[in-house]
Amino acid sequence: MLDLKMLEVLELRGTHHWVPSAQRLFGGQIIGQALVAAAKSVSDNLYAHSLHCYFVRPGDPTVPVLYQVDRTRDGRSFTVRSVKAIQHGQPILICQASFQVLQPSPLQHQFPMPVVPQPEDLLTVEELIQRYLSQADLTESAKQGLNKLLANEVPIEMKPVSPAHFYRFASGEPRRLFWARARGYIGEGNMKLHCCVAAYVSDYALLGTVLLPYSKYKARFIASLDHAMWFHSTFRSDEWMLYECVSPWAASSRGLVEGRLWRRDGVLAASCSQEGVLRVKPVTENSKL
Ligand SMILES: CC(C)(COP(=O)(O)OP(=O)(O)OC[C@H]1O[C@@H](n2cnc3c(N)ncnc32)[C@H](O)[C@@H]1OP(=O)(O)O)[C@@H](O)C(=O)NCCC(=O)NCCSC(=O)CCCC(=O)O
Repeated sequence: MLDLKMLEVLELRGTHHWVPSAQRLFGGQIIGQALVAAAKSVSDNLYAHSLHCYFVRPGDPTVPVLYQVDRTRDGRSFTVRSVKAIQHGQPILICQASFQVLQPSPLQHQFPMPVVPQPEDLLTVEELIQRYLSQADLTESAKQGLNKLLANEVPIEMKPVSPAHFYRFASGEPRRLFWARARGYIGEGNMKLHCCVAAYVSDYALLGTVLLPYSKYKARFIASLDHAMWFHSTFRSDEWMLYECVSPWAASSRGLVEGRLWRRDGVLAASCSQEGVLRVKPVTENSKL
């Protein structure tokens, strides 16, 4: 999914594998591929430490995306790349990514990881949906919604910490916790690839956190406007990581979300922030799916 075809040294092409039901490209795919394009233009001793992106147009799933990389600066410690993701001759995403050589320091701190059940003690999204589907009192539209979710072959495996909250069965605080990992085996590989996969994963289920206090409303239009991410530590994106998503603010048809990806040994691996546009309508049926 993140394997881009190199057309020129600074021009790469990405294709799509999983497309959300909204029929616009998944933001995480575009960010992940933009980071791959940037990373291919820096030397192996440099590690991605941050990226800042704006989603300026919806991605069209019927054509590939062209990534154009600009070598903004090659410094002694830090190297910056600007990437434009282009479709139909126009940018759909603009992204700056910064890389650093390893520079250890005695300044080291982080928040503690939230205390939650281990992934082995929780059910996957697919197992949960199967369980809900076996309930006798399910409405036809709820069944359809669940089957649609089941058919949604997202390349991320997830285990929600509080499933009822995750699926918005009732209003709750705008905070979501779930274990996530890329499907399949990636291996030790290089850290650049794990950062690109984490960038992909980080956009999934993040913006929906804004909706958690509002079970009486459902999304009519939801799209991420920007996404920033910081990589703090080495990690394996194909091993379980705890994703903590919190929304500190929403108003003016926009919502802000902050995400933290924790290694299961408690090390903070990455943080991200995203603002999105959310236009809602009241839920009219019994089903909230
Ligand atoms: C953000 C926008 C839409 C902004 O463009 P814009 O021309 O300013 O668009 P817009 O005016 O906001 O229209 C969008 C839509 O909102 C409607 N609208 C606009 N104003 C109102 C209103 N007052 N009341 C009710 N509806 C309103 C418009 O009619 C548009 O609806 P439509 O698309 O026509 O059905 C654009 O820049 C864009 O599409 N950027 C790309 C965003 C993107 O694709 N992000 C990545 C994918 S989203 C993602 O990956 C997160 C997943 C979320 C999740 O499911 O968890």
